[in-house]
Amino acid sequence: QTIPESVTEPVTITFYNYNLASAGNGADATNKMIAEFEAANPNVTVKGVPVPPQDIATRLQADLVAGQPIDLVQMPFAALGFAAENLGAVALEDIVSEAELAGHFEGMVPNGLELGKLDGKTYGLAYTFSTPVLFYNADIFREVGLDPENPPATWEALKAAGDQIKATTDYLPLATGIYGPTALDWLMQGVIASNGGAVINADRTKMTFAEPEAIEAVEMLRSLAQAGITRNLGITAQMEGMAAGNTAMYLQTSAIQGYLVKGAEDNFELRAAAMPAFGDKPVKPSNSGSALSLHSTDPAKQRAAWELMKFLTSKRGYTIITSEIGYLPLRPEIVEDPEYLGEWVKDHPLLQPNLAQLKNLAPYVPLPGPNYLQIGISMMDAMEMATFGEDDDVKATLTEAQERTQRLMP
Ligand SMILES: O=P(O)(O)OC[C@H](O)CO
Repeated sequence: QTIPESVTEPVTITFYNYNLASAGNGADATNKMIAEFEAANPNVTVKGVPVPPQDIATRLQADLVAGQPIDLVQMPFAALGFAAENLGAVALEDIVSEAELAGHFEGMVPNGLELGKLDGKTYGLAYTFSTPVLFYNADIFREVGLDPENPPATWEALKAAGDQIKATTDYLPLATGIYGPTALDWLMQGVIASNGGAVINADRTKMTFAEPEAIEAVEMLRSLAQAGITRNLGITAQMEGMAAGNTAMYLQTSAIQGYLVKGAEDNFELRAAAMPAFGDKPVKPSNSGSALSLHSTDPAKQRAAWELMKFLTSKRGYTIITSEIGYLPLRPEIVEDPEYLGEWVKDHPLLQPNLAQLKNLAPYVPLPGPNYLQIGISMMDAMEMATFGEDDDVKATLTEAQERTQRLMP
C-alpha cells in the first residue's frame, strides 16, 4: 500500500463524469452522491467535470497536456484499455492494500469486477452498468390488441408486433440505442452475439463484423427499418418519444430508466422485458456503462479518490444509482434488503429483466489499440448505413468497412 490510511488535510479532487453531462442520464443522482460523500468526508471537495462518454478520451488527453488535475474518471468500458495505456490510470492493486481491496470487492458482481481488470489488475472499478432492456408501453400494446403480459421475446415476434402497431396507429413501433454517438458498439455487440457472431475475434486481432452471423443480424435490423418499424433518430428524440408515450418499444441502456419512469407517471404504463432473441438461439446481452478509473499521482488525492470510489460503489451508492438513474446494482444483495432497494423494487419491477440478464451476460469486448475509437466509429457508421441507407447490399457495406478497420488494428 502506498496511500495514507485517511485524508487528514483538506484536498480537492476532480471527477470527470458523463452522467453529469446529461440531465436525463443521472446528473441529479450523481450530484446527490457527491454531496453525501462530501458531508461524510469534510476534508474532501469533489469538483465534478461533465464530459459526454464519446469525448472522454480526447478530453482527458487534452487536459493532461494542459496540466489539468485529473483524479477520478467515469470511464466507458470501451476506453479503459486506452486509459491504462495512455491516460495514466492507476491499478488499484498498486496503491491499496490487498485486505482493503478484498473487503470492498466482497459482495460485488464478479462479472463486473472482471471487466475492469487488465493483465490481472484493476484499472477500473465496475461502476454504472446496464444490459440492453426492452422498455415498452403497455397501453399501446393493449390499444392495438397485443398482450402486454407477453412482450416480444424474439426479433421475429418484435417485427410482427411492430407491423401490427404500424398498421393501425401513428406510434413509432421501435426505438433503439444501437446507433448514435454515445452508444459506440456496446449494444450492437450483444445483438450480433445473440445471432452467434461477434464484431471481433476472441483474441482481439481480427474484426469479424462482416461474417455471416453479423451480416444476418444487420439485415434483420434493415428489414425493421425498411418496414418503418424503426427509424434513425438521435438519442434525445428517442428518449423524448418514449417518455411522451409516442413510441411502443425502446431497446436501450437502463441509464435512461429514471427519465422514462418520470415521463410515464400519470401518462402510461411503462414495462420492461429482456433483449429479443434470434429464433431459438440463446440471447447474449452485452453490457454498457463504465468503470471508475483513478488517475491522481499525489498519495493524499489517491486516498481521497479511492474513498469516493468506495462510496459510489457501496450499498448506499448503488441504492441511489439504481433507484434514481436505473443502472444495475452491482451489489445484488441490496435488492432484497429493506434498508436499501427492498421497498423500491416492490414498486418498480422494471429492474427485474435487467437483473436477470446479468446471469447470461456476454461481457463487452473492448476494441484494441490506440485507434479503438476510430475502429468503433467506422464499424458503427458502416452498420448504420447498412441498416438505414439506400444500398441493399449489407454484405458489401460491411465487408468494405471490415477491411478498412482491420488496417487500424494494432
Ligand atoms: O452509461 P450508459 O449505459 O449510457 O453507457 C454509455 C457507454 O458509452 C456505453 O459503453
